[in-house]
Amino acid sequence: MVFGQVVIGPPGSGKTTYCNGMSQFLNLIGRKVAVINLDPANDSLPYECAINIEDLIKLSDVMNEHSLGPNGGLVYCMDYLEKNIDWLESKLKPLLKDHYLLFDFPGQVELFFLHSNARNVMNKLIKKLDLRLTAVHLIDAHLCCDPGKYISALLLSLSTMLHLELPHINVLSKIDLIESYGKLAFNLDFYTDVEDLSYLQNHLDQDPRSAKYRKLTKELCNVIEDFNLVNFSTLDIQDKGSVGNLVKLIDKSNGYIFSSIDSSAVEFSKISAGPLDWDYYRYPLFVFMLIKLLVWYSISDYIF
Ligand SMILES: Nc1nc2c(ncn2[C@@H]2O[C@H](COP(=O)(O)OP(=O)(O)OP(=O)(O)O)[C@@H](O)[C@H]2O)c(=O)[nH]1
Repeated sequence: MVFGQVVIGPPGSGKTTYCNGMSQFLNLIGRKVAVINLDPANDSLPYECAINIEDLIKLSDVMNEHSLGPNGGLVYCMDYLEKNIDWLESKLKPLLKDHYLLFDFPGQVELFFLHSNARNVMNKLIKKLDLRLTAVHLIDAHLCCDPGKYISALLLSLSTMLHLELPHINVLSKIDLIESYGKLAFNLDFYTDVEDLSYLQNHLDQDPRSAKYRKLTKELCNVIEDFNLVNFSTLDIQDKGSVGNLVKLIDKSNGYIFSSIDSSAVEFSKISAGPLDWDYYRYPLFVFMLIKLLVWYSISDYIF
């Protein structure tokens, strides 16, 4: 069984930075990671990618040949990828033995709640190659600063979850920057837990510009609450603790945590009901501290 993540989210939400940071973290805890770039508009990649869609199709070529803009071009590229899924399959096969997979997707959100190409690509790979994938949906945390934008983010997250039908984790990315956008109207928990949106409506009602849309906003909030599916984790990609917590959640959602245990029902239930908090990065951290100590002792011989 092969495990991995499908990394999606609006433009600039931090997908490429996430793939880079996440692959480094996973390497640190002993996993062999392959990053697969499926964004044909990703010019400069900060990570070393195992497979690059640019080897199959280039966005600039598509735009020139078919007189398409960047959005139409990307839909074309996804369509082309679906038709040439054998190419991706053959590139993935050598990695399946021992790699954890990170798929870096384009930021055009309509690919994930409207068009079916990207979903079909993932579904075909899941079925043919027996993959266990979790969708990690990044949403820039600054959207919490504006009630209207936050409701849009909730709707986007909900429609993406319903469209992709994968184990799914929504993440408020760049959480380290949230205070720089001003004071939030409510505690951060309010935005992550998505429990009672009526407070948000009251807050919106104070804005004369949104009075016209009061009824629409209320109905949209009702839809989100009725489904009761959306909540958020938070992430600061530069903070190991934050990345570690997210890894635990993802491992629980796609079943990675079960992969190394014997198939005893008792063991399965113990882990699935247990807390998320288990020793992921303590071991590498311990080795790191030990190395630091040894280096310090060898240097101190010279100094003193
Ligand atoms: N402070 C902070 N900045 C971040 C974080 N994650 C990403 N960024 C920054 O956000 C910007 C956009 O990140 P990208 O990784 O290019 O975003 P993307 O979603 O891949 O963008 P597109 O490829 O355009 O869809 C970059 O300047 C990153 O350095 C984070 O956790 N904290």
